[in-house]
Amino acid sequence: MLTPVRFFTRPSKPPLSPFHFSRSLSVPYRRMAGVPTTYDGPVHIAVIGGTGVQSLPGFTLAANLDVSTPWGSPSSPISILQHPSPTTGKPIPIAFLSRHGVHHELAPHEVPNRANLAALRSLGVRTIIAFSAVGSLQEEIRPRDFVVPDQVIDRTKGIRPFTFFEGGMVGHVGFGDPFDEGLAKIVRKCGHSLEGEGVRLHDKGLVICMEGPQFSTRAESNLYRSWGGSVINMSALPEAKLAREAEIAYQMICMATDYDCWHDSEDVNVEMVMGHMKANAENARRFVGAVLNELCKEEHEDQVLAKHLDQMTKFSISTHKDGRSKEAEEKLQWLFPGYFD
Ligand SMILES: CSC[C@H]1O[C@H](OP(=O)(O)O)[C@H](O)[C@@H]1O
Ligand SMILES: Nc1ncnc2[nH]cnc12
Repeated sequence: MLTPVRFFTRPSKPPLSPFHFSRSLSVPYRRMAGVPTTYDGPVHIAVIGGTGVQSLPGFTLAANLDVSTPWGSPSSPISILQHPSPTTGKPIPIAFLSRHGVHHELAPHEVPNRANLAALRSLGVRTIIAFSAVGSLQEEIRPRDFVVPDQVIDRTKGIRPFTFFEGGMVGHVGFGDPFDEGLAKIVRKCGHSLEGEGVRLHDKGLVICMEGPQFSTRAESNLYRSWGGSVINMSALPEAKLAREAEIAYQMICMATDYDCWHDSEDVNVEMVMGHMKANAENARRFVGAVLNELCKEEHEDQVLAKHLDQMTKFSISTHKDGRSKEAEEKLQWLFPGYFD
């Protein structure tokens, strides 16, 4: 078991130095009457909501946390939701984070991915299910279909902070399989159990992660098709890379909302994306409910705790003790308490 995380109230003044952080802060970010702003962790499972998924309705809200990290504040307060275990009935805490902010105010290149991943890990999270609205690059992936991708091609432009390892601490983690295969198996099984009730699921897929915020040109869209791309979004990276560095098992669930601009049908636009997301919200909610039900089972405890990734990052560091920057080490100590003692 992981050590429970304790939360403290944010000091009345902001910290003086950028390295003056308390491990976890929870404060009245947006006070909601009666909703606690602290939670005695740990929380092992998180859901990241993307476009059109700014909250997860139908769950009991246990707390709304404002977590501060060495990489800044996350996209949104982190909601702790209670999910009743289907076997014991005991409530299991789930962390929910809205990638683009509570009102979708953050563009893909503005999402504070490092703060998001660091904040979730500081709560004890070792498993993330991330939602994404995607364009389809293949005829057979129709709008409103779900895809559980297994590969990604990075078409971001290097303008997003993409690693926890910099400034005097070099680390190289493996990323051959960018998503977590163990988690993917569970997600696929749950998706298939809903098929026939309006859900169509594609078991594998290559996500092209582009920079945006503008959509692709037709030439680019056709190029990605020629590479074998299944779907396209602007959010898979660096989210998945940072999750791997943070030793968190990460799987994205994509929902197709359009045929980008390569198809005979109308070119993608925001109204189209939002329309499909809204129309299929109930299926997305049922899908996540089924995945959470499954993850809460005792048989998946090691998977949920990402035991297979435990300590991996510790051994990915190539910088000798004598050559490490104090500041960089301090930040990483926050993320991985005890790793560098
Ligand atoms: C509003 S369309 C483009 C937008 O939709 C996707 O968001 P997310 O992955 O967070 O669901 C895509 O990645 C873009 O950010
Ligand atoms: N066509 C598209 N391109 C990039 N991101 C998207 N998200 C939804 N549709 C998209």
